[in-house]
Amino acid sequence: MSYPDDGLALHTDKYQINMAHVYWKDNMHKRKAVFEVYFRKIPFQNGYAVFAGLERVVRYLSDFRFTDNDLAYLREEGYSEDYLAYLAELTFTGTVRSMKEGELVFANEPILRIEAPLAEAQLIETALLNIVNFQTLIATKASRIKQLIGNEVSMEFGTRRAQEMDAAIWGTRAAYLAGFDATSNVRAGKLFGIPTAGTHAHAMVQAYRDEYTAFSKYAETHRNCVFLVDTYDTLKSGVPTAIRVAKEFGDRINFLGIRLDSGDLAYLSKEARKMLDEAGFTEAKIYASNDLDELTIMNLKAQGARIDVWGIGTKLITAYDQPALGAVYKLIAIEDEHGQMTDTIKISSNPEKITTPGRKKVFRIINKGSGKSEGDYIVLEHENPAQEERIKMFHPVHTHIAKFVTNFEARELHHLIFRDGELVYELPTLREIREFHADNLNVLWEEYKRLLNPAEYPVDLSQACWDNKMRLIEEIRQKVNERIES
Ligand SMILES: Nc1ncnc2c1ncn2[C@@H]1O[C@H](COP(=O)(O)OP(=O)(O)OP(=O)(O)O)[C@@H](O)[C@H]1O
Ligand SMILES: O=P(O)(O)OC[C@H]1O[C@H](OP(=O)(O)OP(=O)(O)O)[C@H](O)[C@@H]1O
Ligand SMILES: O=C(O)c1cccnc1
Repeated sequence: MSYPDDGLALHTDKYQINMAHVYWKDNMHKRKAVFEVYFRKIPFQNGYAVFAGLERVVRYLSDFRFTDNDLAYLREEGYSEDYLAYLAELTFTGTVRSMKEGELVFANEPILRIEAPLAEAQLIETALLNIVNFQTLIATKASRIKQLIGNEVSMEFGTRRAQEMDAAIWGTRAAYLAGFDATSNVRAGKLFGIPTAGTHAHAMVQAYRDEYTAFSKYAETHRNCVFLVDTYDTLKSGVPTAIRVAKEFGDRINFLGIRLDSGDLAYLSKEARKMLDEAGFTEAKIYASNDLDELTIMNLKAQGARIDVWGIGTKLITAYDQPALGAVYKLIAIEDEHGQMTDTIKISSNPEKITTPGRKKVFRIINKGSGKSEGDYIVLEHENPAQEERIKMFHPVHTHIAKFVTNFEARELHHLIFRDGELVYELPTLREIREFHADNLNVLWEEYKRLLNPAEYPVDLSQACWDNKMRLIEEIRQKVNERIES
């Protein structure tokens, strides 16, 4: 590599740098632009998604600048000296509102809102989406799996199969904030304070050639012991040997249990449970791993598997059944040549892809009687449903589906993160985020949390927001028609 990788500003698509170049040349670059991040479909056919990524977004925006090496590289790519001189001075000077990490988020609602000089807002799009798309995807997958696991222990084991190192690290953080209990990744433990845990691999048994020696040597070195019992024959050799070593070492070790990693995990766990209980190790836990995901876990539970600790790797960290979340970054308002903000819209032949113009806020409407959410309510910036007695919530496509809500608490989901480039938000600890996520799940009715065919959670527009959208669609239609006629 000819240039050191000493900054993240170039972690963007080339077209962003080219568009910023156009804006700068045309003296448009400082016009205030408002972009929103949202996705159109909840992943895994889940009933909700879990927002993650804000901490890294904050770090990225705080450090945003083009290094000398970045500029030297861009010079080599043919960008002009005067444009490079402009880029050299750039830092992020915008205002950001965002949901908190761990927040439950639904399709088509703004997760983050960026108001910044047009060129800056454009340059940061790619990195923001890269961060939010991946971390939100993994947090959602983890929360979904955790719904099934309940109070049993879940461990994130995916590093070896993750899409490279960054994904392993930020993915395990996402899994932890969404309810996982521990990770096998030691660096994630150091960086984020996630509890680390682990057993041992088949290699250790193979290295000593027999299970008895391997387990004994492990027990001589480590007080906390979980023995992997499936290297040769789980029930004939692995489990009896684990019991023998546990008995021999007695109080000198803390025999936590055994791990199953192949074969019929339902049958083997039931048999192993009997053997451990008969030997007096009723407190010993049965760990299981091997390509687990929510489907296999649900099946294993239905078969009465006696598994206490679930080790989940590949299918979680790679979001195996849906490897991408389609969050987008859309321009919703821009300053015109007279300094006035004008709402913008993108019209598509696919109605779901028509953007909702204008600066918006999102409220969770919580019924004070039940403590449960009635849905989310998207309003224009100037509106405040918290001051209203009664609101009308209607489906944004099938508008006849409507309800009036009274006796509610309107909880605003956006928080101010940066004001004019200054970080004004105190990042919560990871544990606080995890608790916040668990509390959020409590306000959701069970119908939205079930794994299979969850009910569709209402995400509605206020009347003013809806009217504004319709007005803009009409305006654009008229303009297009006038152009066709002329
Ligand atoms: N009782 C069960 N019901 C449903 N799925 C199970 C059950 N037991 C295991 N599985 C899952 O079936 C898949 C394949 O298991 P299998 O027994 O083929 O392991 P394996 O891949 O042969 O083991 P190895 O790791 O030695 O290759 C895994 O995803 C595992 O989690
Ligand atoms: O199955 P996962 O959900 O990804 O969980 C992590 C897997 O990693 C280890 O396997 P290893 O890399 O040794 O491969 P193998 O057990 O499949 O042979 C471990 O024994 C688990 O099976
Ligand atoms: O500690 C374990 O058992 C472990 C860690 C990573 C992957 N598979 C298993």
